[in-house]
Amino acid sequence: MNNLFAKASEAVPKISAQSIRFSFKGATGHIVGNGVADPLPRGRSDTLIERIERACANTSPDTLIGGALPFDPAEADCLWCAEPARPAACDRAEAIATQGYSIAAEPSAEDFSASVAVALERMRRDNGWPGGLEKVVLARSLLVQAASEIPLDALMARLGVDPAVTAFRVALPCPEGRERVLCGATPELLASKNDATVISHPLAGSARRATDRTKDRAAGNLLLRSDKDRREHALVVEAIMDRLAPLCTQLSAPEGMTLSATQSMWHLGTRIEGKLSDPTIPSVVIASLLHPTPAVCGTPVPLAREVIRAIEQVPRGLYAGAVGWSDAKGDGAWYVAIRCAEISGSTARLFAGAGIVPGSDPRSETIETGAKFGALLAALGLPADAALEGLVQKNGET
Ligand SMILES: C=C(O[C@@H]1C=C(C(=O)O)C=C[C@H]1O)C(=O)O
Repeated sequence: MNNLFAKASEAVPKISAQSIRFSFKGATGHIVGNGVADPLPRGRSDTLIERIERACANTSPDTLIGGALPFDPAEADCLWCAEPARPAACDRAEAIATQGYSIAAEPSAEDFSASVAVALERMRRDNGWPGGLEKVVLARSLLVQAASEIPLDALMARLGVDPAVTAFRVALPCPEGRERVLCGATPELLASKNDATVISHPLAGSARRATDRTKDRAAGNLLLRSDKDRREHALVVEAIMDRLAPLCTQLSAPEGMTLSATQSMWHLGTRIEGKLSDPTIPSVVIASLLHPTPAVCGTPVPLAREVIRAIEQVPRGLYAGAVGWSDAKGDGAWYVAIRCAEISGSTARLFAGAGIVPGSDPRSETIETGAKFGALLAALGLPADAALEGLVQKNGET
């Protein structure tokens, strides 16, 4: 992946923050797309190839396509044609002053727990029926109101401190003239493409990390042995293998799942690698064919999407969609849009979800989502455990 990022950021001009259309900073490099143009005409995933071809017809060979695909492929995406730019040197993860903020849980932790119970009951009724609900990923949201404008450069720098994540920001259309971005720190690679090589690294199955080293290791080991989490994970790997197989001449995944860690969460992960039969297929198209995986939606996907629509109160929009970039050869990287927030001025809407399968416990899933907010809350300068209040003791014990 290193050469991918090097290719796209060679000898390019420096830019001002205002013109950043997208930025992705992770262990393998930093890609920035700069532009003043409008987004690609917005549309559903079934018009993606046509819109990209039309937009790229008169652009330079350096042009990047980048941005965000929504959770629901029937909704409009937000993609930009942009010129690659050298990242600004100012990358200090300086403190964010957050006095006088408010955080509203939408829904409340209790209501989220209750909706997990509803999903479990639905799975119990479906049990054994072909096509019945096997897994659904339910999300909750926090509405943060800060006292002053949220500084995006500082937030990006703070999110990027964790080497296990890709910090990202994507500019969103702002009809009322107010800057709007999707900003986060995703640990999950949906699909990268470099020539004929395609890689996906799904994560599913999670545990909150502990500050005490022994307890932390124990939490990781427990996750690795958890039957419920292994089932939750296997459904995701199976779906990605099924969707990549028709595109590939070779495709492989290791037998067992491995433990991945961000600074706040343990996850089960599997690295899938394949050789594409058509190496010209753009990475954004591969991403849209894989999305949504059961890591953010469920199994079977159409039924899980219906259940999500019926249960969740706050529309996901771009959360749990995909974010990334693609160059003129179609090479690029797309990530699952999680651990993120939609930010405008002094307001941020954060989202976090958890996979529910038979055997899930509503309270544990609520704690899991609470812990998943931690990285973004801390980067905003807020208490990382703000969404765990009343669910865990002050010392972090459940
Ligand atoms: C849905 C989210 O995360 C996804 C769900 C996971 C799980 O259920 O264990 C783990 C990683 C992600 O694929 C999220 O962070 O909001």
